[in-house]
Amino acid sequence: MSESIIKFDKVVKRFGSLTVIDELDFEVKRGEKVTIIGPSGSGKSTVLRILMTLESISDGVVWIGDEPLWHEQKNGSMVPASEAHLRKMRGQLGMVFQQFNLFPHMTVLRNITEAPVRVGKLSKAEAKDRAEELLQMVGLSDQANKYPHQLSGGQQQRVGIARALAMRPKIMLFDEPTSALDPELVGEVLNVIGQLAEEHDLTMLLVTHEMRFAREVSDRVCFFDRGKIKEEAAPDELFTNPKEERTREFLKAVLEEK
Ligand SMILES: Nc1ncnc2c1ncn2[C@@H]1O[C@H](COP(=O)(O)OP(=O)(O)OP(=O)(O)O)[C@@H](O)[C@H]1O
Repeated sequence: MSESIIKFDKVVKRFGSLTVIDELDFEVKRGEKVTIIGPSGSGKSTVLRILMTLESISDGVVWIGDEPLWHEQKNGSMVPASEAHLRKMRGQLGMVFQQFNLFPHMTVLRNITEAPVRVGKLSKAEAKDRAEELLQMVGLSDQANKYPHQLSGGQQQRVGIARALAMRPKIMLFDEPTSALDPELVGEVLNVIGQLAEEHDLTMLLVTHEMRFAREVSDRVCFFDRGKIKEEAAPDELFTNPKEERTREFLKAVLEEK
């Protein structure tokens, strides 16, 4: 078994008196593609936001490889991470959001080159070469000089994927990347993510409501309920033979919705 690249060790996240993540133990192996499914409010997005350092934790430890994410090890004990540590750790992850979040006043090309030039210290020429390669990969080579509002939602989301990949992350996080799209645009985005999963040894963690896609793309599916993993299994097993009553109810409800 290969080593884990993400590890949640008894992680708790509270918002006031509401416990959103409840002593969660969760591991992802290097190169693994893992999908998180579950009811609204079960904490799925929070897991991704904690990993992207957008949300802090209340208790427990999150590990990225052999380093703690929200802590630093000093003289043998764990202390809260400094901003510099968080920044360094965040560089290993890329995230694609539900609402694209592109910079509206920048062209597609500039959206993709901005972070590699400013944060990654690439030259403008190197960043442009990398952006052009990525635009080709997501099928948008001819849109480089457009602005986000001139693109369809599906195209914007493909730019979002290229932008996240431009920093060469080890781990890609996808937070319901198709849920803001019109149904006819969902396929083009899922195709790009599927291709990425197939052709690269990136570690991928996805939150999605697209059950068929989850089944196709993942090595493992985790069903979340109230801040914990209620059940996890290979997709064929989880979708055809769920063990837990709660998983069965959820799958029945979402599959009937379609
Ligand atoms: N910043 C916040 N302040 C207070 N409560 C929050 C905050 N962010 C999330 N929550 C609450 O935490 C719970 C889990 O939210 P989260 O977005 O992780 O759920 P989810 O499983 O991704 O749901 P969905 O499928 O609807 O996106 C919800 O009850 C939500 O209202």
